[in-house]
Amino acid sequence: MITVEGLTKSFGPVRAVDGISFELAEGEALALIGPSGCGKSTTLRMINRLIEPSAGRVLIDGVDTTGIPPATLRLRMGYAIQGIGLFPHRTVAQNIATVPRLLGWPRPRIAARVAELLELFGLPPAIFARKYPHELSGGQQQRVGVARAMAGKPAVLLMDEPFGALDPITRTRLQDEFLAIRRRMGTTVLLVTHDMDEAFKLADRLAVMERGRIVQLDAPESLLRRPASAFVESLIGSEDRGLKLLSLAGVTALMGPAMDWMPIGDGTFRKAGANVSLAPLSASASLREAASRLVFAGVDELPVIDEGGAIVGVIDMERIIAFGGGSR
Ligand SMILES: Nc1ncnc2c1ncn2[C@@H]1O[C@H](COP(=O)(O)OP(=O)(O)OP(=O)(O)O)[C@@H](O)[C@H]1O
Repeated sequence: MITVEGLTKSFGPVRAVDGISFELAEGEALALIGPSGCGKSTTLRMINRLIEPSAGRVLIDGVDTTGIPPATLRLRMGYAIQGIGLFPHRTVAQNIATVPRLLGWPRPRIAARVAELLELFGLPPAIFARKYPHELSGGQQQRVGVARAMAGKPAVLLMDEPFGALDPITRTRLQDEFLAIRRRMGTTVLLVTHDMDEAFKLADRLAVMERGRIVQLDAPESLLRRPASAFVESLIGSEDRGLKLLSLAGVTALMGPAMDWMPIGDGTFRKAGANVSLAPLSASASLREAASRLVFAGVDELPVIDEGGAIVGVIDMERIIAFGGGSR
């Protein structure tokens, strides 16, 4: 567990971070989100002591990090930043092995860890382990940067806009991969991002910052349903708030029993009495995808199927609209 207590940083007359406190539970992902200059990066850098705080403290599992030498501390905290400087004259494998080597892991354990991470990030070791950073695409370099930050099994992974400078498709793919890896490894993450959608997707809770302070710290759904101020509301984006809410929940949480849908045999399904057959929704779809499909198909109900193709329920507009109920 990471505990941040009253963390403050002044640069001359500017109070960049003003008494921030929060707790990060083991395995949790928290996003710091807010406009440019609100103090996100400074907060992150005080946690691994790239910047010394003016006041306040950080504890790892109850131990004050002030007593730990910064270099030792940084070995326990992975750090991934946008456009991360990979070591240009070291191979991908050597880059990823940096922290495990400094931690003195035995060679076979390092090799196994490097291979594991390369596989997880979709970079087959046989092809990528010996490549140099300049031989990689931007997206591959970002993957290696995040893999390197995770290599030493850090107590917390600090990420500052790690998927920032990527095209939207690569960015989405990397976010999906990262989410799956994080869930599998149980990594504790503190993420800085400008991008509300990224924060909603990757984090369990969001800390909204305004002028050096946290103005709301909540789970995505609470933030969307009950923004604490007009500032938070504007940051969320009031016009597509309902759609963001729908993207947080899966269809299986809301679907009803499939009474009268029949498979046609070509992968589509037909409702009794209807004359059109429709492609089903996957059980992994979000309510947002469900709403989009319903609108696009011009129908008010669609069947939901599991991975094996069997019907597990139906989703309809009425249920989707009810999910938004209670929000204003
Ligand atoms: N080394 C420094 N010297 C003086 N002022 C600084 C320094 N670093 C940051 N600041 C100021 O502190 C404030 C917070 O900066 P910080 O980089 O933490 O913001 P941020 O929320 O991460 O912004 P961005 O999203 O643009 O990266 C800003 O007003 C910035 O100008």
